[in-house]
Amino acid sequence: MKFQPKASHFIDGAYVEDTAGAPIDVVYPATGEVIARLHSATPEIVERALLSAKAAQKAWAAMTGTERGRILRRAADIMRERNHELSVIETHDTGKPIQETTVADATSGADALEYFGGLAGSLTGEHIPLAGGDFVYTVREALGVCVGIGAWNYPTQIACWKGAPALACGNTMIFKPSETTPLAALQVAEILVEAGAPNGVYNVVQGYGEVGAALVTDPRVAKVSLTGSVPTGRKVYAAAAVGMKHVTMELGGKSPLIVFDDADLENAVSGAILGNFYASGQVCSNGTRVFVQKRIKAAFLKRLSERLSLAKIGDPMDPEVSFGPMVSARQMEIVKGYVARGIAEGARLVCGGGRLDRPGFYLQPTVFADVTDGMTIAREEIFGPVMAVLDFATEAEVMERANSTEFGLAAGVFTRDLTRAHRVVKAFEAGTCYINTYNLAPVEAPFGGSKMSGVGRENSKLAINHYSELKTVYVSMNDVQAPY
Ligand SMILES: NC(=O)c1ccc[n+]([C@@H]2O[C@H](COP(=O)([O-])OP(=O)(O)OC[C@H]3O[C@@H](n4cnc5c(N)ncnc54)[C@H](O)[C@@H]3O)[C@@H](O)[C@H]2O)c1
Ligand SMILES: C[N+](C)(C)CCCC=O
Repeated sequence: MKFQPKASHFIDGAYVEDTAGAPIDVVYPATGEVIARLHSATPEIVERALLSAKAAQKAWAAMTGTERGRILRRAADIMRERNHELSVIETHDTGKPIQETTVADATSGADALEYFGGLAGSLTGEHIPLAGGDFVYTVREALGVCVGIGAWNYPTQIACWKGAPALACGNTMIFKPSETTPLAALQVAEILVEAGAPNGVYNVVQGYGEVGAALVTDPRVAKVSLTGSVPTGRKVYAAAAVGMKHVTMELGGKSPLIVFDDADLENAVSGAILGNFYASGQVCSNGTRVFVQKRIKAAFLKRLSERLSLAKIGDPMDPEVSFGPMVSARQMEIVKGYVARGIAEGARLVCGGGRLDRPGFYLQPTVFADVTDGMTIAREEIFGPVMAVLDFATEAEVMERANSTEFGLAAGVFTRDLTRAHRVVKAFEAGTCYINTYNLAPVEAPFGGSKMSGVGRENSKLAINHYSELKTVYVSMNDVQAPY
């Protein structure tokens, strides 16, 4: 098979196989063809990964941050050199167009490795002076073995966004990719070893939910970082709480994107396209509830339809193609179900709505207008190329409606009135906000959600706090005063 890796798992610096594990077929979403067959980790494989990660951790943490950082930065360089090869794998794993994967996946992973590699040498505690010459100093320490669990929409990026800060702080990692897209993380593990990471520092085990659950509940694991849906997040967070483990939860969303009538229309349409149709709409932070002020609604919908007609849908390996298939037949069926609900509940289908008559899991970019807040397509995360356009009249009204959701991942506003933009952003109940753009996630900026969309942040200096803890050391410079 065309993309068959050497083996399913990567443990202790080498590929490892155990065909006793349940099969995982990797399907190329553009054709439905099986391109690799892997196996879910057996309990023996999980145990090997845990033993290896545990054994490697102390020595890895004992290296200087500068030494660890050098390895991460070398890995970043290798990823950039191999960007094309890695992008081809990402496209076959996910179905995302090569035009997208070339600029958004291995490159984003390399950014994380480079950024956290750069920070690794400067991780410190602090000195706190106290009365009488006493003082406290704090020591920043690694947590131990960290588990990363990935979703299927950004397999390379997620493997690096979790691995890079974990390793920079002196932790080791066991990463379990989504069973839908298991290929990319193996490349990340190989590259880290090539860059000089000692065996056992970054391991990959494949598997379904139960493999993730076995890792989360193991007492040797100090931290769990999940990217996935809210229902999975609830389970993983609860299981981690039993062992009082650290967690990062990057979960789903139903984010609002508000377009005021003074907005630059062309930019607002571009933002709405980026926030709904990139990766065929399979992006956690997508602004899928697009609130458009009534006066410009007709113009917005007209221009949006014109622009969507320019999308080039087709073979994701064609560099001209800008819109590819959904990741799986299952996800396509889920999204088709939402389209049918939208129609049944009275939303107006402006464009799209159908499956393309070709092999693979292709749905048209779909826009609904006249959507109201109670409709299913305005309340639930669809995770596909379906935009819901809702009308609004006033700022006060739209803010109330925008925040009226259990989710709080992202939110955006388009307006030329910057005073209003900052007022709106202050009122948003969301972790990641945008003014006059959408869905950018540079490594220097914290990324993550509020409310049901998550706990903690990825990227930026803040991620260091989520992968390390401080030891407090009180130093007395005086005699000890005891009462008797
Ligand atoms: N906030 C973010 O950064 C972000 C990024 C990408 C995707 N997502 C979200 O991910 C979802 C789509 O991805 P998905 O369908 O792969 O999500 P999912 O929740 O079905 O699965 C996510 C991962 O969790 C594993 N898993 C399932 N049950 C588990 C359990 N009991 N214990 C441990 N692990 C378990 C799966 O095998 C998979 O690797 C969407 O809701 C999307 O919004 C969020
Ligand atoms: C970089 N993006 C496009 C904001 C995606 C982050 C991960 C969400 O699915």
